[in-house]
Amino acid sequence: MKDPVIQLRSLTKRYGNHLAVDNLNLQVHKGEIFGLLGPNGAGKTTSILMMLGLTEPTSGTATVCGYNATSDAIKVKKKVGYMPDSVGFYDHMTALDNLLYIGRLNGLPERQLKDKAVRVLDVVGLAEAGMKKTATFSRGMKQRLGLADLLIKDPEVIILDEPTLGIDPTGVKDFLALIRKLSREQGLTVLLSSHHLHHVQQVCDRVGIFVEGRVLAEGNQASLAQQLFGKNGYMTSIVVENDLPHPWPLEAILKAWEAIDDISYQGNTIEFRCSRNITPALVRFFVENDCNIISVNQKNYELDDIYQKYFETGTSKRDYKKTV
Ligand SMILES: Nc1ncnc2c1ncn2[C@@H]1O[C@H](COP(=O)(O)OP(=O)(O)OP(=O)(O)O)[C@@H](O)[C@H]1O
Repeated sequence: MKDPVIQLRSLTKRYGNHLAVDNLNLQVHKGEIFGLLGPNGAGKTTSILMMLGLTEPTSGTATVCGYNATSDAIKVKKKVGYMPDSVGFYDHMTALDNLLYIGRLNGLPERQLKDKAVRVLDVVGLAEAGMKKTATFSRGMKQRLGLADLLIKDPEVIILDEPTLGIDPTGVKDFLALIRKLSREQGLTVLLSSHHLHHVQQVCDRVGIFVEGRVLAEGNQASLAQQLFGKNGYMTSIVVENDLPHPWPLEAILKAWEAIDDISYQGNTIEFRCSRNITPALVRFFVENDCNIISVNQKNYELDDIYQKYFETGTSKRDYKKTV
């Protein structure tokens, strides 16, 4: 596989006694959309600033497009488009003029500039609004214009800090669809941070769960569930025709199955926590033992469950270490 576009090795940032980013290791490959998902204060912005050479790591390295972000910050800046969590424009100017201004600041040749700006406005869905003053723009439109500011520089990588903050739900959906389209059609590598798991879930190929300066787990949804829920990663719930007696004679047989970690039952419902997906074998067992099944439900852990477990309940990395 080719070298990663973003490579973080033991990246660490300390503010006084506070460890904002703790030994972060991460690779993002060309064309990938990677989401840093974590609550406020997890260290997302600090990590991004280190990738851009805007703050120096205490230790470790961030390499972007083959350049060290600290010692070669200017080269990195040429390759990367960065959108901070709040984007500002000259409100009295039109969207097109704002974009032309950014293009000039970045040294784009004047003769190509106008055509390019018009094209980029079209790409981000602002063709109609190009001649409107940005004072009239919604937050969603401003984010699109922010994206246009990045695209006019033809970046290889775009880094977006909380890009969906404050946008209405339809705006979020459209914005994320645009990111995905850009990534797929232009091979853009995207790193975005968010504390909105639903937003991240919609668009990212891979996600890193970031808590208290550390990535607890990374991967696609299925592999995250496996990493975070470990051996209790699969749950099957079976409802049978008749209530089960207590004790239930078949329980002892099932308990001996090596893939079953836990069995609980009440009334006519039995729940199995398993180390792998054994739903078909369970169904066969019930049929062979003359238990009429009414329904079978296999629960797959989703980012929702992950979020609830690690963010909403305030579980920290220390508790995480105990559970795996
Ligand atoms: N310049 C600074 N000086 C001291 N502490 C800082 C500084 N910048 C960030 N921090 C602290 O480092 C930690 C990580 O902050 P960071 O902004 O990176 O988190 P975040 O995940 O981006 O959260 P948010 O979404 O709230 O910005 C926080 O505890 C924050 O208070």
